[in-house]
Amino acid sequence: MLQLKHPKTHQSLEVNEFWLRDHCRCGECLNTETNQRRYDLLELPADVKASQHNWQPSDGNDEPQLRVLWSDGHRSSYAANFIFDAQLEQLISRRTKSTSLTPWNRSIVLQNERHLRFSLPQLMASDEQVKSLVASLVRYGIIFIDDVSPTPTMTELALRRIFPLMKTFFGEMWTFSDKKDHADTAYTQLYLGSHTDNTYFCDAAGLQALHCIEHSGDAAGGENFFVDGLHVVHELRRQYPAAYELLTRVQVPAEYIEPGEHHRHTAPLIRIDPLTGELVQLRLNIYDRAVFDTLPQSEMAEFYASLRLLLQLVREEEHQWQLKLSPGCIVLFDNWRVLHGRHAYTGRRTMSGAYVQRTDFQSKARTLGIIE
Ligand SMILES: C[N+](C)(C)CCCC[C@H](N)C(=O)O
Ligand SMILES: O=C(O)CCC(=O)C(=O)O
Repeated sequence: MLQLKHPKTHQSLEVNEFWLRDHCRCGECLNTETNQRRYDLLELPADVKASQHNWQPSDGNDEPQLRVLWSDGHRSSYAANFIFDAQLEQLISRRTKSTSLTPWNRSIVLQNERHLRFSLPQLMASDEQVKSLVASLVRYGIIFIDDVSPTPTMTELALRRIFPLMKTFFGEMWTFSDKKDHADTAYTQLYLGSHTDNTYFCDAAGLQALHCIEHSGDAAGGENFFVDGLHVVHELRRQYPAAYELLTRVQVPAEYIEPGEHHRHTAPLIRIDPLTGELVQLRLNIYDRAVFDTLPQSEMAEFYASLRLLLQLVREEEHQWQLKLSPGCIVLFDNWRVLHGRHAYTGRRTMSGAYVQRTDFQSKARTLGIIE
């Protein structure tokens, strides 16, 4: 280990010498055009040591540089803040601060509704509006784009203004009604309780967009409702810590089966960031669950009791934000956080929408400086 003291802040730090060598920023070790390391890690001597090291005032900016002569003769130079910022404590601090999320129940989200509404003409004209939309999507997990002509084409144009679309066997853009194009309740007029989509994919869509482009004939029902899974998971952790812990651990299989498709994925319903303890993904769809065979029968009672507590919290009246999507308005929500559902309906109801990959959502937010 190498004992270091930041020459300006006087903060002390012990670093593993192999780690430090593995983070050499010189042109021989790092391809600065591709941000890729150039060397084979096994080529670094496992017992590499810093033969000499000292702090140098850096030419140009006022950030001091750590100069190291390694035992194999290699020379490295590191900006002080690069070393001190690339530590676990700083990562946890940045992660818990940077993505300041606003968990919501109905009254909180209604108080903030002005931050959730965007207009397509303004989005098309202003990159700042796009940045505000992405920032609200990160903070609240749901936004609306108004003034969109109720067609699949304009829905696609609106969405592609912000994100690339995720192609699945449902399509890249999809349009659905009560025509049974796929073996799923969404393609009926039936009620759908609060859920997240794609629990049967190893990588569930990060975002989901829905645009009700038509609801006519003897139209009734079909209202949507949304629940903030982040708030619900916080409530579960606060009120029922044992149930919360169980649901972050127990593996729950989900599957989707139709001719030519058989998707299955098994994971906990609640996925937590191991570094911050914060929610990464709520994976909750009671309909798409496969045969549940990942626990011994002796543990089933505790699992179902925990799942029921979670579902009861989801169903709490104050957590439900119910609204009728009208033609012209796209709802876009975080499918790893916000649960959505639909009341049964009559009449001709056509929905258009798309998924966005989680990594594309995060990449956009990161390039806009919204998340780390
Ligand atoms: C959105 N769209 C109608 C295309 C597909 C719906 C898939 C529904 C599936 N039960 C799930 O929850 O993933
Ligand atoms: O029809 C709707 O409004 C929503 C359908 C749904 O929940 C889904 O496709 O996942």
